[in-house]
Amino acid sequence: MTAPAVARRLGRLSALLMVPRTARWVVAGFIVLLVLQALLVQQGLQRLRDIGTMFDHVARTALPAQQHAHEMQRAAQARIMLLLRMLAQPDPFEREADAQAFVQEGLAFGRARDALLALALDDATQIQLRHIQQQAVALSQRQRAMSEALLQGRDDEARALLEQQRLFDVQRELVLELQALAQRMQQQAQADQQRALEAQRSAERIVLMLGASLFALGVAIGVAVTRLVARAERLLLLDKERAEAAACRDPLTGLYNRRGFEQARELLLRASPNGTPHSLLLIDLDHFKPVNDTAGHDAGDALLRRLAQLLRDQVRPQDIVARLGGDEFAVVLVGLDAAQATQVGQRIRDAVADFSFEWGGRTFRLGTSIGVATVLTGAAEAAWSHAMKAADEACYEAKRRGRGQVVGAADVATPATGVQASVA
Ligand SMILES: Nc1nc2c(ncn2[C@@H]2O[C@H](COP(=O)(O)OP(=O)(O)OP(=O)(O)O)[C@@H](O)[C@H]2O)c(=O)[nH]1
Repeated sequence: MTAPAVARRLGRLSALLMVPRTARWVVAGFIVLLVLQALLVQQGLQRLRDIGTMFDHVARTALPAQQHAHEMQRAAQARIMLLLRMLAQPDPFEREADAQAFVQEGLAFGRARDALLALALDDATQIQLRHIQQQAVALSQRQRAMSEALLQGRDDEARALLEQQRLFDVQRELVLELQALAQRMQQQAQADQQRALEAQRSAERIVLMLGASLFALGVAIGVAVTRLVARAERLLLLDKERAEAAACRDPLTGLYNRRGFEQARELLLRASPNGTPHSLLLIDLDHFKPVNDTAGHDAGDALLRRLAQLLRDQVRPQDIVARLGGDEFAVVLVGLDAAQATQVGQRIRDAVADFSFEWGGRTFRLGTSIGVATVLTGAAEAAWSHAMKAADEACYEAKRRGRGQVVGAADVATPATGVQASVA
């Protein structure tokens, strides 16, 4: 399967697994990384093999060919020198020794030639070598005749052979040709070496480039993954915070619900210095039900929203306002004692009484019954639930007294420890 086909399949797989788009890019990046790595290994191995072959050729063919050509040249020169020496010295023993050396050099020439022929040479070299071989055979026959004459003391005949057969000229031509061969072999060896070195440099460049690309891609993928994870974490955190915030809010009015109210007042009590008074107002609407019954539930909802806003407007930003359920609200007046809280309660009651709600061409007016209790921070935890209970009972008492009242906990029962009474 080709690399793009693999990428397509993985892309489809990640889509099936609901992997986000960025993650799909990361997966694709990893695939490219793997493909590049495979390419790097394949290219590296291929280049190494090529370089090995080239150096092998230099070692097995080019350099030995050069050596053999030199050896042939040397042996050919040595043979003519030996003949000249034989001619120059009359001592038969010395001549005998030189004759033997002459034969040995002939053998050395033949060995070097055979070794050269055994190598894998190109066509031009083989043609050149064959030509040299023909020249060498012709020359060798004449040289052997001259050597025979000298060994038998027929020096004049030997001299005549030397001159008539142009042994020196033929010899020079052969040596020149052998020099050309040796030079050619040397150039080939150098060219082969050069090619091998260039291949090595090119392999280094490719490996470096691919390595750098791999590194850059790896870094890019690393950064993408890190960002992806960080983003996912941020979103999760945000979701969690939103869910927690939503769990603490009343969806209709946006005020705290009972849970949010409990959390907020807990925080408040923990943050306040001991002995600070905080007051609780429990507010229940009077005659809310008829709004629902006559104008409908939507009207009731709208009215609850408007009254929630009215409550917020009546208190300070630091005060805690909540809808505990139905038409029941609670307010914690931060730092206010019972007397001050009672005043705020009365202000709220009056504001609600003054408020008129228009719906479907009809006007509604409502009242409120409010119970007040006060808690001192540092009191036992149970003091808070006592205060809640006391405010609830006070609110009930307000209803009982005919509604539209603000009633303090002291008017209802003896307050528990830490709960201060308030007077309406
Ligand atoms: N529109 C609307 N009505 C609600 C919601 N929650 C509760 N209610 C209604 O609020 C009314 C509360 O009942 P009550 O407190 O007995 O009604 P009330 O007329 O105020 O009675 P009193 O408090 O005795 O004056 C009920 O009719 C509930 O159906 C709400 O979210 N939306």
